[in-house]
Amino acid sequence: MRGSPAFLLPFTSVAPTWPAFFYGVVALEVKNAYAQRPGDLQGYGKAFVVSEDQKLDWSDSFAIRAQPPEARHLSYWPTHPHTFSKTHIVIFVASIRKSFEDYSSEFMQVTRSVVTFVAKTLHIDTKLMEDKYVSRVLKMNYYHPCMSMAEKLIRDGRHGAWIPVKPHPKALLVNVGDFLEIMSNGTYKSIEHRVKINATQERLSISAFHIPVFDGINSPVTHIAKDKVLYKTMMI
Ligand SMILES: O=C(O)CCC(=O)C(=O)O
Ligand SMILES: [Fe+2]
Repeated sequence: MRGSPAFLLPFTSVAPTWPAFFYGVVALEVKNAYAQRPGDLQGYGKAFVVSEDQKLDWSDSFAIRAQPPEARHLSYWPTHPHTFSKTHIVIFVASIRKSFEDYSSEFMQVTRSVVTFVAKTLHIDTKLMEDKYVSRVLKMNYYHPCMSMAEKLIRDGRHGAWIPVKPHPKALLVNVGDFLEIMSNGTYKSIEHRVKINATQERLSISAFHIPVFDGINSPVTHIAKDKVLYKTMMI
């Protein structure tokens, strides 16, 4: 999505607080107080670590469930100023929790625009998607520099090759996930993606996952799939 400053505005609320969390200003013991707990993807740490032999993501990450508000686990939300190193407290002029809240609620507007747009292209009632897609996970990623190239890559489904995506300073990148692929009966394809890191500069990114409410059902919307239903109905 390109162009509108309104889409870029939310980033300003987290930009002053989040980079500092990763830059070594915050002591590891403090970050570990927000470490992921078994069975949860929220918190500080690496998700999907199932074996000591697997390759780990290069990034340092921190994830929280931010929407709907009643789904928040505030024990994962860093507080200010108590938990940060006293010598660097000046950096955290804004409360980190507040920055999260502001970012997340402003981002809901962006999400609504995206969902409305997608619903229109599928000729389905916007409500149908709004009601399903109500949960939001925010994930901050910090990639240390490394002797490599900086790029975002997506996999070309037809040829299996990785294609570099040049970031546009006035654009948000929207990746399609599996749930939308199923719901749209394959009209939207879930995109495999990965990131290459920079040789000399760290990379910071914020992913906003817009996901269906848990304990729900996801299935191809009937009128889209009238010729052939390509996906099974699944519980989330
Ligand atoms: O750093 C990026 O641009 C990608 C992040 C991402 O894909 C993720 O957090 O799942
Ligand atoms: Fe991703």
